[in-house]
Amino acid sequence: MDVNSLIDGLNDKQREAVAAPQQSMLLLAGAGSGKTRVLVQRIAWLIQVENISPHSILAVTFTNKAAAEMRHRVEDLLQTSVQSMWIGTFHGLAHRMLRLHYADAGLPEGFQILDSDDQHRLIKRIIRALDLDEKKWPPKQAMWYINGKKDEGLRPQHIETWGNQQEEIWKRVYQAYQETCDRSGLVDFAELLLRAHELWLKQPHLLRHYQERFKHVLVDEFQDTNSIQYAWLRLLADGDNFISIVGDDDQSIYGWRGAKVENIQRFLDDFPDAHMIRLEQNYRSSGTILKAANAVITNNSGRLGKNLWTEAGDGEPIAIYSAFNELDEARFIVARIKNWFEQGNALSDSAILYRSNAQSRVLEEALISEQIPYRIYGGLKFFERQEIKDSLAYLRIINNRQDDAAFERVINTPARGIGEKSLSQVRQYAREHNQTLWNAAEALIEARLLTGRAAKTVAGFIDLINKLEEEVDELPLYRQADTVIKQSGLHFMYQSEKGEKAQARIENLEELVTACRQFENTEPELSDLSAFLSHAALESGENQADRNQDAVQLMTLHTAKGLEFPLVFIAGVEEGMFPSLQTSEESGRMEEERRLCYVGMTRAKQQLYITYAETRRIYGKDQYHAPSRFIREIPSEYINEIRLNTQVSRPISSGRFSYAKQNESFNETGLQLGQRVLHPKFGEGTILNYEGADKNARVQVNFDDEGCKWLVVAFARLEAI
Ligand SMILES: Nc1ncnc2c1ncn2[C@@H]1O[C@H](COP(=O)(O)OP(=O)(O)OP(=O)(O)O)[C@@H](O)[C@H]1O
Ligand SMILES: [Mg+2]
Repeated sequence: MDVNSLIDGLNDKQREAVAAPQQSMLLLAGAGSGKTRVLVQRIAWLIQVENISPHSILAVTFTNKAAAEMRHRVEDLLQTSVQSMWIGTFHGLAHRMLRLHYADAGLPEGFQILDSDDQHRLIKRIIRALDLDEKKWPPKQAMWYINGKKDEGLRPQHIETWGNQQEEIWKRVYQAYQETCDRSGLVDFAELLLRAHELWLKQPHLLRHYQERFKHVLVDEFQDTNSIQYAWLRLLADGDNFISIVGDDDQSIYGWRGAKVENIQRFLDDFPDAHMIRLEQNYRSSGTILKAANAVITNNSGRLGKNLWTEAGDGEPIAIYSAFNELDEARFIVARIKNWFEQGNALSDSAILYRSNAQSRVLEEALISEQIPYRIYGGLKFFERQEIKDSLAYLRIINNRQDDAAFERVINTPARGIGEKSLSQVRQYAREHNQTLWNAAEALIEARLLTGRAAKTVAGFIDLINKLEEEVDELPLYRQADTVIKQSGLHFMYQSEKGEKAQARIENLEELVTACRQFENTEPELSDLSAFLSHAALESGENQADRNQDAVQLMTLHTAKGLEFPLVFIAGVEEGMFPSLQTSEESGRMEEERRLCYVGMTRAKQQLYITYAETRRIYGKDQYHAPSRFIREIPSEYINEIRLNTQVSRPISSGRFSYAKQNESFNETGLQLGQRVLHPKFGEGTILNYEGADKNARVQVNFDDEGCKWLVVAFARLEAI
């Protein structure tokens, strides 16, 4: 193979990074400058030119999907399989380490991953068991506390509460929760990282082994690593090996989850020999999109600073659409996508991004009503659906009786008449005897402490699980799933619910069997079932079932990190939505929101639409929002404001706070843009915009107290003042 093919087409800086001698590196560069591409080609270069075995390379990506893609790209470049290369997310890699060295890590062989939903249930139970008032000590907050401490590398015994009572209580919850997890062989997401780190601290020979094995450690999206991830990397790279990181401080968007952009600086201090390379040419976006995104991000302070440029032409201006409400917004977006598709483009080249997951529902409905296929990335998807989680819980308890979370989930699903009283008896016994729920239930029956109906129903459940295990033992994975879904009664239960939702649930259950059938176990040390259960917990919906269909991509702005699409919509760009309501200037959160906006804008290659709704129904109430400040931060020369129902399509200078032509008057209404008016109900305001003509003319007024509204002139009784 010609090695030049690994550096052909790269610019000088990129080539310098790909073809560098073996060394540690820091690639600090803006969006779309080819960081990920360089990382991929660097791996290929190391293997091809430096003769590094794929076995000696460890690469960290942000999602499982990105990991799969990276592996494929390296294989494409080298035309050979690199199966022995370790590549995955921090969580995925930590999980793998723990499976290989479970005993050294102090875990049982069949330990199970607790996803955030299960974790929440378990914590709730613990809080009750500690006799704490859930309203005062919300499980969500406890979860936040525990995960936060774990991300910092702290066990309960490391936490100094300084007599702070609140902290004392949280610490107690953490302690009790951890004991339960340890007893049941349960590992939550944060625990994966913490344990993997402790494993190396406690077992220096293992650390040495991996330092010697992994000659090169490469990390993408480094700006979003948290403390424990960084500590883990630092240990690993503390040998006779090299570490290369790529990142962009402007795209650090997980501060709220404990990510530390300061890790870039720490890296520079800890690895003073690392060679720093900056990339400044953007290959992704049109000139306009790039300039607009740069203009927005310059409003942040304390940036490491960079100057991104592109050879691409200016392209289309950024289209901004002001919708009446969220339905209008969704209809508008879908109409544009339809148009795009009819012009011969692929649906999958378009993406709709939003700040919060809940926004997807209206968009989904609009897409469905136009029969446009779509796919949702990340967040709650297939494996998080109730019926799927129920089925997985059965599989889990069959696999590992000590799994308390699974026990809780299925003991009375479908309802088998086990009352809350018997259940609390089981829980109490477990607590008092320091046992798992399963063992407690067995013990209670044996000691005849459960009587009558309670004894019968609990024993029935225990029998069912034992029988199921026997029955599925020799079956292929998909038949295991099928058998369990049917014989547990789940299938029947969901079938007897009426309506579309039940139908969808049944389809999901069927799809689970399909998923098992398609599942490829790549972890030879695990049984198919264990591997599948871990896969389900780790994936949480990253891969959708209908992967091959051409479909519009829907996802949160966070999920869009690292991706690119020719056509991008960012929806709901309103104050209170994005930046979100909880954002305040002081905490630095506003800057993080702005980085998120930067991430969103820089996903677009050719065309970017930004939409906002003047009213939005939230929890059943109409709320009025002003356009986001981020819209105002885009210089007017890059914007085209879209107005429907009129021939007028003209620039606005910067969002709601100014207007194009001062003296334009709307036909016969006598009103003018920029004019001050009085409304009998809303008070005084300024006219910002208009559309339509004569009887149908509508004006947008920014009322001093009531915010922006669209009004039909003929009915509004506006008075010029
Ligand atoms: N030298 C080049 N010539 C042509 N295209 C390039 C070059 N370098 C990168 N690209 C293309 O530019 C796009 C952006 O590259 P890439 O995704 O690697 O950027 P990135 O820096 O990782 O972006 P992000 O910060 O969003 O993760 C990709 O489509 C990539 O193939
Ligand atoms: Mg990238």
